[in-house]
Amino acid sequence: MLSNGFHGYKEGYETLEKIGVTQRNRDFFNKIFVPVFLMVSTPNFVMLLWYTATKHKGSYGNMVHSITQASTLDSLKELWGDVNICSNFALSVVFGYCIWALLLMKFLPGKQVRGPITPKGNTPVYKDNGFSHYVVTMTTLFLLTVILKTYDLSPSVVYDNFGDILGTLNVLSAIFCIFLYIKGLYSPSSTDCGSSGNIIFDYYWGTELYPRVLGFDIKVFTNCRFGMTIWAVLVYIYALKSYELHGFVDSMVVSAILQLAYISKFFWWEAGYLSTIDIMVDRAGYYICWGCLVYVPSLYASVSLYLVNNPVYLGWFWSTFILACGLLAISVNYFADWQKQRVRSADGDCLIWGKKPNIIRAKYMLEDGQEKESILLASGWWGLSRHFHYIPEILLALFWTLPAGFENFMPFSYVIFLTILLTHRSYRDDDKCSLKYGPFWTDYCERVPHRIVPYLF
Ligand SMILES: NC(=O)C1=CN([C@@H]2O[C@H](COP(=O)(O)OP(=O)(O)OC[C@H]3O[C@@H](n4cnc5c(N)ncnc54)[C@H](OP(=O)(O)O)[C@@H]3O)[C@@H](O)[C@H]2O)C=CC1
Ligand SMILES: CC(C)CCC[C@@H](C)[C@H]1CC[C@H]2C3=CC=C4C[C@@H](O)CC[C@]4(C)[C@H]3CC[C@]12C
Repeated sequence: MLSNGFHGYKEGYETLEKIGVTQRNRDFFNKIFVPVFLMVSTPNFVMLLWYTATKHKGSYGNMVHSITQASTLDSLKELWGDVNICSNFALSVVFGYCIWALLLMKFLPGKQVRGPITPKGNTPVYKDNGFSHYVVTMTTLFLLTVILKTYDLSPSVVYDNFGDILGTLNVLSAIFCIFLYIKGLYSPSSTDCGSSGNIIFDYYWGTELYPRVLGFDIKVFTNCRFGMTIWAVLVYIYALKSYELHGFVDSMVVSAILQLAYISKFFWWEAGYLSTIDIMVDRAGYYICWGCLVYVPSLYASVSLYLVNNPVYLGWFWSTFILACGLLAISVNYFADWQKQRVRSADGDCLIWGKKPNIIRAKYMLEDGQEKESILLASGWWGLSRHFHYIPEILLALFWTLPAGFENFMPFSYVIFLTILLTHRSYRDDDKCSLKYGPFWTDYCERVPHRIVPYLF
């Protein structure tokens, strides 16, 4: 039919051909080039971060100078060669923590929460015990520090062996993603699964939306109970190491307080996280699972890692000022997430910033044709721009980075990554919502025309 329509018109035929070529190029770029690039670069990048912070005092310049003296192979050897992958200590730490987190996940009480309905019409159910998991873990870590001290030992041994632990995590997580890939193809936990027909993309993106193993939800484990908790544990351990090396260093304390406050807020709101694109859209593959198992512990905690060998003294004024700005940013981010949840749980019958909310009752359809309705909030923080909450998220990351000062670029790696990630995410989320809500999303975009920065972008 198409070719009939276009055969007589050379121009039209060429256009179709061009569209086909463009599509193939785009598919190659998105489904092969980007995944391969990320899967080759990110494991090396996390090792480089650790190597730069611990062996080159956090200077990318020194690190680059050192590794460019040798051939690429020798540089890779220098990067990976010093670490003892799967050492007994690293294996005990990694598996020991996994067993701990799984036991807490199973036995800590929590009420059942229902996740958002999936495109295939499934409604995953979770146990909401993330906050208690976090409190129990951090309290136990603190008690362990006190007990170990009586034997002249310290949890900061994790910092001393972090190269081995990171190398081990890198390898084990990549193997775990192979397991997830195969499981999704041959033994999926729900109908939200399938293959794209491209093995590279399937490994990178995943083959299942909500995999469960022995009753454990994999994404809740990797994203929340592993990635986010290990981030907090590392911030604590790096602060402890800094204290052992230099005594009280205010920049380390300010940065650690802000990161721990943010992570505590995350666990307080964990049930809300289950309605974000990480859980609703992203499958359990390299991107999310390897990302949360390796990338988060490495990059997200990197400011504290940097500060261990680069103590900065801020003084009371800057410490208080940065702390206050950071806490304000956390509150704005939290209340933006809260407003969205509140208006939905109250079915629009609530006050937002003291007024009746401006809402859109948006209809959408599941894959089986069932019609559903949801609420889009167009006032409060969600009336300023469509992703206003990303601004305090980025500012907060900047506030916990500023204590590291401007001597080196390395501590700014996370905030730069986050700005790119969130800008890209705002496009992904708009595409997802536009596809889901069609004209209702267009209506929202007309009411709230700016994507992230009001009046600018
Ligand atoms: N540090 C980090 O690496 C990152 C942190 N974050 C943080 O995580 C939190 C969650 O962010 P994110 O995952 O991006 O998700 P959002 O909180 O932006 O949620 C996106 C979803 O919310 C719904 N939604 C969108 N607009 C509206 C609206 N106006 N009213 C009601 N519902 C709406 C849509 O889902 P539906 O289908 O339900 O309508 C949309 O897919 C934020 O605090 C963010 O800052 C996010 C990414 C990375
Ligand atoms: C190529 C990959 C290595 C990139 C991996 C990226 C992922 C690790 C991150 C992508 C989205 C991130 C997150 C989203 C939302 C979150 C809620 C927030 O309150 C806390 C952080 C986080 C869980 C965050 C964690 C890392 C990502 C999953």
